[in-house]
Amino acid sequence: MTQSPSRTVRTALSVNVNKVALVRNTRHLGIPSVTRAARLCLEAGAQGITVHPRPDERHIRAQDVYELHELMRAWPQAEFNIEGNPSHNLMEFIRKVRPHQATFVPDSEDQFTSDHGWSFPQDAERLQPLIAECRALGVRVSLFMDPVPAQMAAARAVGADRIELYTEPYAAAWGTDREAVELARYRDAAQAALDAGLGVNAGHDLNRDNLPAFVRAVPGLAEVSIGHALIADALELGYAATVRAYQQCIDAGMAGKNS
Ligand SMILES: CC(=O)[C@@H](O)[C@H](O)COP(=O)(O)O
Ligand SMILES: NCC(=O)COP(=O)(O)O
Repeated sequence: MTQSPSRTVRTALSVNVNKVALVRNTRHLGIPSVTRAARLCLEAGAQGITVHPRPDERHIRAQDVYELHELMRAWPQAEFNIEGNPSHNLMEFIRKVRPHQATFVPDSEDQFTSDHGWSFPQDAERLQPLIAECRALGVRVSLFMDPVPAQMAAARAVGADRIELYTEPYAAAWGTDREAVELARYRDAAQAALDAGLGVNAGHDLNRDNLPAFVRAVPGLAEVSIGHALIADALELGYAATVRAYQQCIDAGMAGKNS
């Protein structure tokens, strides 16, 4: 499913539940429940659920993917986004589950966390057939990318529907004298993606502090996927109040776009 990119979209919140699974995996008790977390977030208004089932199953396990897929049948208006490296275990999940979106991330199997995007032209040849397979299955493809405007046309050329801007460098600059420069970098990268016919997603280390300014600055932001900070907040506030708080951050950013 491809969505025509637009410069004025309402940014959707996709909750990444990796870290619920991380805590669950430290005992053989099945709590905290990943599916219960997802359901409570959807009931509170989250527009999607994201998982990153890494090959070592350090957090999200294959069974979580299938159980979340079943849960989300009751939420037809919400999207399921599965992230991973298509050269590792991601394509098995895409073929079996056919989520709304596959986010290709160039992580190695033992990587501590995601810390970079794809590079073109180096990655084009091996990504093209995998992107084509996803699209033939009706699955939208988003490529995890660094905020480099010159890379966006190549991302479109290999068949991607969207890119996901890797936002850790912005998060690290937030609140410092580098914040404005970083925001301009992401604004320009998003604009280049839109001009290339791509939709724009974003994620990694986004939180309640840095989210409003990012939503305000970045044109056409279709989706933010947020996990680590959101689940940390939920430990204090609960899932429902936390999702509402993040929606308020998005609303504040959207309001700022029009001022
Ligand atoms: C791709 C990305 O930035 C995150 O979605 C990723 O899922 C983080 O993985 P960990 O939760 O394993 O750090
Ligand atoms: N794609 C980003 C994501 O799903 C969550 O990243 P983070 O909020 O856990 O850093």
